[in-house]
Amino acid sequence: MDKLIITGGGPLSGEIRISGSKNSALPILAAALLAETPMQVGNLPHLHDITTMLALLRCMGVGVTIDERLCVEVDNDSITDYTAPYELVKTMRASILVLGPMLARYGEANVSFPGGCAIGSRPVDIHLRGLEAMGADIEVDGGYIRARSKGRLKGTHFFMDTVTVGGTENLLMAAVLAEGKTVLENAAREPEVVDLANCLVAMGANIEGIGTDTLTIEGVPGLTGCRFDVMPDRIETGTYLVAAAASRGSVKLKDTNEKILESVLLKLEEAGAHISCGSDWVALDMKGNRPKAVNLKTAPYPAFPTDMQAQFTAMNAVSEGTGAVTETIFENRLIQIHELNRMGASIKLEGNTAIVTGVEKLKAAPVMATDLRASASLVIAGMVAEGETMVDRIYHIDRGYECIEEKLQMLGANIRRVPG
Ligand SMILES: CC(=O)N[C@H]1[C@@H](OP(=O)(O)OP(=O)(O)OC[C@H]2O[C@@H](n3ccc(=O)[nH]c3=O)[C@H](O)[C@@H]2O)O[C@H](CO)[C@@H](O)[C@@H]1O
Ligand SMILES: C=C(OP(=O)(O)O)C(=O)O
Repeated sequence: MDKLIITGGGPLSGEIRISGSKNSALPILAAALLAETPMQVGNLPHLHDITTMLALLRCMGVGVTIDERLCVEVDNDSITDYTAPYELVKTMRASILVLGPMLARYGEANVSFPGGCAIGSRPVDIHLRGLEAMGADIEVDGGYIRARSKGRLKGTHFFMDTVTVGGTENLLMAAVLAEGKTVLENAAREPEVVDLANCLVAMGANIEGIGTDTLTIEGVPGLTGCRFDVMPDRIETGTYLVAAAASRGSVKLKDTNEKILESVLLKLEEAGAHISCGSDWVALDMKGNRPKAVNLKTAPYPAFPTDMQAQFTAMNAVSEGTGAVTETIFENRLIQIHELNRMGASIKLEGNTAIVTGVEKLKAAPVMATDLRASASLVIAGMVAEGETMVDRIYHIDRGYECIEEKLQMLGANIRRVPG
């Protein structure tokens, strides 16, 4: 298993490019299953999760061609199998996103039940209830969700009792081909849901209320492929900004957009960062100062994203003062604090809140990555710790950060990958 070796050092500084969004690319690749003609998806990040989604499409018989600029052409003319097998789904929960499109287009889908993972139980009950409300027959058999529809799905009025990103995406992709009108209430408003909706509209879908919590979809009989470039990765952007803040540095991130990061930028300003932005860049400068610890609480967009919580916890660990970090989305997503404490952090857990009292310096230690964003927090901690930190099980980080060690090296970090 590969490991990252990080020697803590000075402030990060320099310029890097932000990649396309993982969490936007995954549903958009699934949406390609809805198109009657080939679809081209551009600005894809080079990540394990994208490779997994392409492998999933291929294993169903979908034609996938990748050009040298990582634009993928998806042609589902030759689809032979409506099954998303356990071997692929177990490595990436977002595989569940093929359920809605397959059922809507082909009237049949067999998707392995994704199950729980390190950050929580992550049920898919809302996805399934929404599809049932559209007339699908669903049974769980042998660990698989087996969904069938006689003819087209039917439009419905469906209230999601929890705000769910994946649930909204799955039901939206099913509704665009359903017969009649679907109203999805209490829908997720995350920028990645908006990106998917805009892509579906470009394919010929009829969706109103994009970016609000009520999506109204008038189903159409067919969709065509189009060329669509996925949005920049707001979590990758936020992660590098937090890494720079924790290290008292100054960075400029290109090919990204501050408009999708409002709650994160506000917290960074509260921590003492100077933020400046242009049409396609965001910069942060700590002017050499130590960050101040911030309080935060995760919640659905536009509030503070759960996917940025672990990185801020690492920053608070070396900040001035005490910050309370409350996780409200996933029940086990403060898992990284035990590893941070092994590096000399002072973090106490009170229910779903981590009380983080900043220390002047962390101390290097061998640590274990447990999930994607927890891994990012350990890398940030390693960069501001005294000595050499080894982060093990970094396959988690390769799910979501393109060329992380190269990008951090460009910002002056002392980080290298050792194959294991
Ligand atoms: C690939 C992708 O885009 N992943 C993101 C997506 O995950 P994902 O789409 O899996 O997360 P959800 O928004 O669905 O989960 C939000 C909450 O709803 C609950 N829930 C969800 C579905 C359901 O049927 N029943 C139910 O109870 C979950 O357990 C969780 O407590 O949104 C999360 C919340 O912003 C992010 O952390 C993930 O990075
Ligand atoms: C939790 C995440 O991803 P996934 O939903 O794919 O596990 C994430 O991107 O932080």
